[in-house]
Amino acid sequence: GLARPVFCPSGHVTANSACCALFPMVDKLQTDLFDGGECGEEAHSALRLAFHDAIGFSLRGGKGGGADGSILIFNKTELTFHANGGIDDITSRQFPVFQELKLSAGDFVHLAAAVGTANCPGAPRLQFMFGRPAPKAPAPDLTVPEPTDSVTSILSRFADAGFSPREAIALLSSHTIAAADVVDVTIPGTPFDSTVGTFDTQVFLEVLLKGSLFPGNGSQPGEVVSPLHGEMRLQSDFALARDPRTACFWQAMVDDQQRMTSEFKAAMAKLQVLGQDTRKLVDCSDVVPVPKTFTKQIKFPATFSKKDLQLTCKDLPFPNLATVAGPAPTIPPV
Ligand code: HEM
Ligand SMILES: [Ca+2]
Repeated sequence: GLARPVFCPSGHVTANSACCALFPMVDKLQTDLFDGGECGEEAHSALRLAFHDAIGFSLRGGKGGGADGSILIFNKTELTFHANGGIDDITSRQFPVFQELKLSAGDFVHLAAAVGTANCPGAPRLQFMFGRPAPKAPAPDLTVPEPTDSVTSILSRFADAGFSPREAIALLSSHTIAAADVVDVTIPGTPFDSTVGTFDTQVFLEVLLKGSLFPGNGSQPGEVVSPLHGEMRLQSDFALARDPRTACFWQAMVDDQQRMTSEFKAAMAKLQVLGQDTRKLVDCSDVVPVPKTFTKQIKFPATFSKKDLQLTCKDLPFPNLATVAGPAPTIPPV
């Protein structure tokens, strides 16, 4: 039958008494890792870390244990992989907090990602499954897609881990709260959209704009021209937004916060238990803070409009969006 709610000593309510221990840990993550609950660099990086950890997995086996925290425990190995450039910042920030909490590495990495993401207004409240065993071994190299990879290679890597092209685009909603430190090392903290602190659909719009400039030291591997000063555009995002296999999934997100958050939530729920026996995990999603909602209508950045779009999806009309007033913005680093 239906489980009755459990009242924890901390005063919180949850569906399962095993989850009670997590509420104080969530508080500790917020204080010690996320500057008291911010959607800042640590929150963004915690989400990226969860991806790089979990995608070390193949349906056919032999590519790592998936969402097991191996990236934290076997960081000496996994951080040498090219695709994990810049990840050392967040693993060294997380490690001391991890050592204080009595959680497995996998539970730690994936709880931190859920809590960090919840700090971003507009984000869905991600699922959290509790009880991952300790990781057994590092993931091998070449499981994490790179911005220099072709669409074919990216989609086949996602398919190998169990994700459809539509789910791959849903996961890329994460780039709405993302910035690059190492794509161009002369401009660390360069955001992928103009609202890096908000889990909105802005990134899906801005990646469809015609690019014209490099924000830093010219062209870097994996980087293509961006529409805005101070904004970074990945070659992979550019290509996925225009490729016939994914362009309509990409465009459908532009003006649909509800679609983006529900598809992202579903794909993340899959990602965060890759390689795990879910029958042995307890659903502790009710320890994840409830994110602030985002209800504003997104807009073209100032000076941009429909005429600046590069659209390849023939099946969908493009929504009518207003343009922010004023001169073209320069996006500040985070
Ligand atoms: C085609 C697949 C993907 C590619 C090629 C890719 C590539 C990148 C690159 C190059 C960066 C910047 C790293 C740096 O210079 O510091 C980045 C940042 C980021 N990525 Fe991805 N990514 C992909 C998919 C994902 C997915 C599926 C997620 C999460 C579910 C994710 C979450 C993030 C986040 C949150 C950041 C920002 C980290 C921060 O601001 O500290 N990415 N990604
Ligand atoms: Ca955003």
